[in-house]
Amino acid sequence: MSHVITATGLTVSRGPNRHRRTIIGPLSFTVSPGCISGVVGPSGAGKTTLIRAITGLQPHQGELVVLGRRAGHPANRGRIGYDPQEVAVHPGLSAREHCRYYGTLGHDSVPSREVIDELLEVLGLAEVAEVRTDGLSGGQRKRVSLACALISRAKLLVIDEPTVGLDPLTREHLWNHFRSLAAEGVTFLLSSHVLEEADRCDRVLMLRQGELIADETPTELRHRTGCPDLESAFLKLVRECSGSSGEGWKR
Ligand SMILES: Nc1ncnc2c1ncn2[C@@H]1O[C@H](COP(=O)(O)OP(=O)(O)OP(=O)(O)O)[C@@H](O)[C@H]1O
Repeated sequence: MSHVITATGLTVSRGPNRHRRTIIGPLSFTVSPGCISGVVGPSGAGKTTLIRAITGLQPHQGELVVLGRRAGHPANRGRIGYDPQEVAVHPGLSAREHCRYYGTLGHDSVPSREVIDELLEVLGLAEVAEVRTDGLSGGQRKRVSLACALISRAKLLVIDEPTVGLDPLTREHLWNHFRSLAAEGVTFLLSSHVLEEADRCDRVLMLRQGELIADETPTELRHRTGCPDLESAFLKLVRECSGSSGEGWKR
């Protein structure tokens, strides 16, 4: 089966003309259907820039093909579910109303009550399903934002920092949900600076200062670096690449 994402010489430059600088790239990689890929790296490495390019929100140079079309193609709009780092919810709507709205975009039918209930349960939002989001906590609002992407029935889900602020039980439920969607062929691209999270992914794309310094499974990465866990593996790679202390990695 063809790749869901193919990047060839992908580069993003930002800033006003005189101060324009390369933020990421050139990057070349592919993502297969049903794969859960983790984009990891220190703060400022370019994770958000990369996933915004894939969703079509970030202009780029080089080739970037997503779901068979160039990134940003209008036909991809209903085919990518995106949950940005910033919480994106409507203050006057409840979690259930968000699910009904976002679950219907690009489709002929509203998701069934059972499907919405199951997702709200997974996200620990069942008790507050009918409460307007302006009456929810910050963490609850972030989960409503995540629900909007997960209910979309999109072929590709791009999620920036999916489990920030989640308690361990909700995180476990969420990962089980990711796994069952992936088994149905949904492809995930998750950005994270939490390395335990990366260890759950099928594959890790590690960025440092806009460059890809690892593109392999967590097991391969541990094996290649000879490190027992991903945190020490990543720190070792960062040090090797920069000859520095690896500072800048945030947890
Ligand atoms: N609008 C902008 N103009 C110029 N440079 C920018 C702009 N937005 C971000 N950058 C720079 O691009 C680089 C990558 O930023 P990005 O947000 O992609 O990193 P990140 O890995 O997602 O970081 P974090 O983990 O802190 O969210 C940073 O050096 C940042 O300063």
